[in-house]
Amino acid sequence: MTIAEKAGDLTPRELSDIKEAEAKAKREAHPEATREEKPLQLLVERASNPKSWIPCIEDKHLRSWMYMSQEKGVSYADFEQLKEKVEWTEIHGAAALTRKTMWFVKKGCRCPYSYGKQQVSAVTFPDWFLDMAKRWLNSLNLNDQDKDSTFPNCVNLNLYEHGDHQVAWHSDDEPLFRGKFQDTRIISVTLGAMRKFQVGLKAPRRGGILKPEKGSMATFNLGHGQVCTMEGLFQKHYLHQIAKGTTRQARINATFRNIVEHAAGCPLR
Ligand SMILES: O=C(O)CCC(=O)C(=O)O
Ligand SMILES: [Fe+2]
Repeated sequence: MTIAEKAGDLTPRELSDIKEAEAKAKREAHPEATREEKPLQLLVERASNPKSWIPCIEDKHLRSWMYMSQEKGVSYADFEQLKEKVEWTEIHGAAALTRKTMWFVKKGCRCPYSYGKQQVSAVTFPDWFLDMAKRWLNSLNLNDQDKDSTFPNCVNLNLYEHGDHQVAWHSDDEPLFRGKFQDTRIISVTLGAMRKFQVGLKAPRRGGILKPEKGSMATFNLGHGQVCTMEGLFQKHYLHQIAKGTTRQARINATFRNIVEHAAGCPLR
C-alpha cells in the first residue's frame, strides 16, 4: 500500500500532491518499468470539433476532467418545448421550492432517482426529447446502438425558473453511476438564461454540509447552448453547484449520465 492510499484523511489536493511525488519517485527509480495508466477516452477526443472544447479542469492525478463548448444545435425552440411539455416535479428544500426536475431513462429501465429525501419514478425518454438530445450531442460522435452504446441512458432535467432557484453543493455520485469507483461521464447542456456553475474539491465532511475545500473553487458561466462535461473520477473528487443569482429569466439544464448498476427491481438489472 502506498502512502497516498493509506492517507484516508488527507484532502483531495494533498492526496493529489503526494500521488504526484510518488509517481515522480517511481519514474526516477525505475524508468524502464513505468507505464502510464490506460488513459480514459475523453469526450474531447471523440468530438468532431476538438478545438472548440475549452479545458476547465484537467486533473490527471485525481483522474478528473471538465471541458466546455458552445453547441449550435441547441435552440430556443427546444427551451420552449421542454418548458411546456415536461411534467416537472417540484423539488423542495428545507424552506422553499429550489427547482423543478424530470428524470428520463432509456426504454425498459425503471431505476428511480432521488433528490435528497424526494424520490421520483423513471419516465421513458420520449421520442421528441431523444430527437433533440441527439442533435445537441451530435458532435460528440456517441453511438446510440444498443450493443456498445456510448449514448447516455438517462438524463436529469432541471428547470430554474429564476435566480432564487438553485442546486446546492453536491456530486452526482449515486450508486447507479458507480462514480466513486470507476470512470463516469456526465454531459450537461444549458438552455435559456446563463447561470454560474461552480466547482471545487471535495473537503472532508463536517456534519451534514458539503462544501468545497478552501481556495479550490472555480466559477464558469453556463449560458444557452453551452455543453459542459465532467469525466473520470470527477464525481468522487469534486463538488458542483448552481448558486443563487439575480436573473429573472428561466434556465433549463439537462445532465446526461450513464446508469451502470441498475436498481433492485429494475428489469435491466
Ligand atoms: O444545472 C446545472 O448546470 C447543474 C445540475 C446538476 O448539477 C445536476 O442535475 O446534478
Ligand atoms: Fe449535479
